[in-house]
Amino acid sequence: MNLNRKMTLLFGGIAVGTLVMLILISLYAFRSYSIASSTAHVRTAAEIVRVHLTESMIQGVIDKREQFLNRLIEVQGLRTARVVRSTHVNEQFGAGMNREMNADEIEKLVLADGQPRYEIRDEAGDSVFRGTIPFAASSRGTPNCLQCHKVSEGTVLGAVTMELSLTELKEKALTTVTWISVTMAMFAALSIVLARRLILPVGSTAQAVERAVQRALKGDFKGRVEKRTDDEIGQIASETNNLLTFLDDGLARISQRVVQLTGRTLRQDDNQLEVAIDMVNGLADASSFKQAIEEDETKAEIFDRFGRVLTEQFGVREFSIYETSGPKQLEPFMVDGVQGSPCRWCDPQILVRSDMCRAKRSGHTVDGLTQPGICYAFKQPDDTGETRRHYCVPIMQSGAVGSIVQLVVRESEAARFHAQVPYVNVYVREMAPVLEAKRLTETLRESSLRDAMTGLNNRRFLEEYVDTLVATARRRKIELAIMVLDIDYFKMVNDTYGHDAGDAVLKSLAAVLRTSVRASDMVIRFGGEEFLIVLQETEAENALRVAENIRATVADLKIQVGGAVLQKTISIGLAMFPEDSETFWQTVKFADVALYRAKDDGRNRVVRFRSEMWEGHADSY
Ligand SMILES: Nc1nc2c(ncn2[C@@H]2O[C@H](COP(=O)(O)OP(=O)(O)OP(=O)(O)O)[C@@H](O)[C@H]2O)c(=O)[nH]1
Repeated sequence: MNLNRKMTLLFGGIAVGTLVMLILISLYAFRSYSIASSTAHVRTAAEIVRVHLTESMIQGVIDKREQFLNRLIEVQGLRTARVVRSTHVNEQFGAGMNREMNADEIEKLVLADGQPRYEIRDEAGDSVFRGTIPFAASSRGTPNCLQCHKVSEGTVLGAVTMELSLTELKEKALTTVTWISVTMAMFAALSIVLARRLILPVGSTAQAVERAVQRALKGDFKGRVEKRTDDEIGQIASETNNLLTFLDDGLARISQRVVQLTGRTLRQDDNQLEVAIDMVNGLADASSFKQAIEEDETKAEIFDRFGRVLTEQFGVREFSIYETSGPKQLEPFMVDGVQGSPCRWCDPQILVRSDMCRAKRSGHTVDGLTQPGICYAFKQPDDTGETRRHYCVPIMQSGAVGSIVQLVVRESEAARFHAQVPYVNVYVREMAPVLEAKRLTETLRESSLRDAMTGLNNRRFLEEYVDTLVATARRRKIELAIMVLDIDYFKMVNDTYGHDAGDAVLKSLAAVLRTSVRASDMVIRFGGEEFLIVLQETEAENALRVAENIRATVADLKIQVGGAVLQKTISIGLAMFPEDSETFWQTVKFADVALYRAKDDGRNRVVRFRSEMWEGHADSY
């Protein structure tokens, strides 16, 4: 029920209640007044009758008393009047007129106890007031009762009964009450009309504010409240409008910014506020994600975290992350959340002909959600049941496509997921520079651990890797063979053919070393023209054979330098870990000692470390 209705009902209720009370009080007052005035009237008339009867007795004209009563009726406006006699009077003066002898019930009571009786009764539509007043014998005044009556003081001699019609009085009372009621009703109606006029702006402003708030709750702050008055109600309307304008402008500015950031387009029927909150939340989540991945160490950790976001936040469990691994190659880095899984959602041909991948070829997003069939390379496996749709986003790195994120959803969920796509894009956008930074860091780190000229790992790499190497060897209880080798008379090459020729010799030697050992073995440029080889899981005897093989291969190697062909030999020192020493670096030292022995013994040879080489000579190393 609105305010206007409530006010009308309240005022109406008060008015009707007041009116009813007024009528009741008026009627009661009129009744009391009627009874009081009629009683006084009857008492006065009774006293006149008593005086007249007393005087008539004294003057001996008591027989004329009937005429007197008739005249009294005319003069006093009485309806009836009659006198009844008590037995005392009858006994002294004999029976009176018939009418005076037949007392009714009320008159008998009055004659018996000397108390007056009054009553009001309805008689054929007429309201009649009846009073029966006793005449008690009194010695007061002259003449008085006891002059004729032989009775004692106070004896009831008779009673007079008179009736008055109250109809006229009643009609006047009703007319008066009616006028009062009509006046009151008009006054009340006027009050209600005025109150409604006063309340109307309050009610309609409240309704307008409610409507505007309802629209605001749906994210629409364009509702306005009409200002109807200049008082506090008008003030409420103005302030509400100011607030709505402020919120509308604020929301528009926020929406504009977040729309720019998310790339999400707003629809007319969207709840603008909820969408804005949604977008801000999405951006905040993406920002937290970015902070987290910045602290991740490797690209694998980043993609792993992104995979969890896809699953937990966007409900996408089927997806691929591809990486470019060559000019025309792609490599599936993660498929459906598992790293290293084979390609599942695309034709495997894209792995060797990456241009088949539309996202890789174009460098643009490929929206298979709204355009199914846009990419011929997308295919779903036979075991997946419901048809799938895809959405592929290329991640640009150093101006080219570095990775591709492929999201796969069921056809029935494509529309729902399409609304989420802007947020996925925000994540991808946040991830791209971090991936780029990680790639650069990894490249830098890679280069700091690698010798640029020969492409072999350097001494720093060995220093970083040695703990893992030793721990693995101890755990697997395997032996490591350590060879330190050096080109014989290398200085002569530089001196005779120049530094470039020396470099060429070093590169050729590095290539021979790399191909002479297993992939799991380590070839390191240890410094200058000195190299170090770690053979894993190799006993001393086999290691010696490998070393001898390397020595012989190098000795046979013909290196083309400018117009000349060079042939160089190498010397190799071999020591075994942990056979020769419990510490890795000590074993390296022992291999170095053996190398020196090989040089001393005439070069172009392999020397296995023996403990006596160290004893007594430790100081010279
Ligand atoms: N061209 C070139 N020369 C290098 C490089 N690193 C070290 N050298 C040279 O390698 C030579 C090493 O000479 P030495 O250590 O005296 O020994 P050697 O001439 O090989 O004789 P022995 O080792 O005793 O057989 C020095 O002349 C260094 O300048 C490099 O990267 N390129």
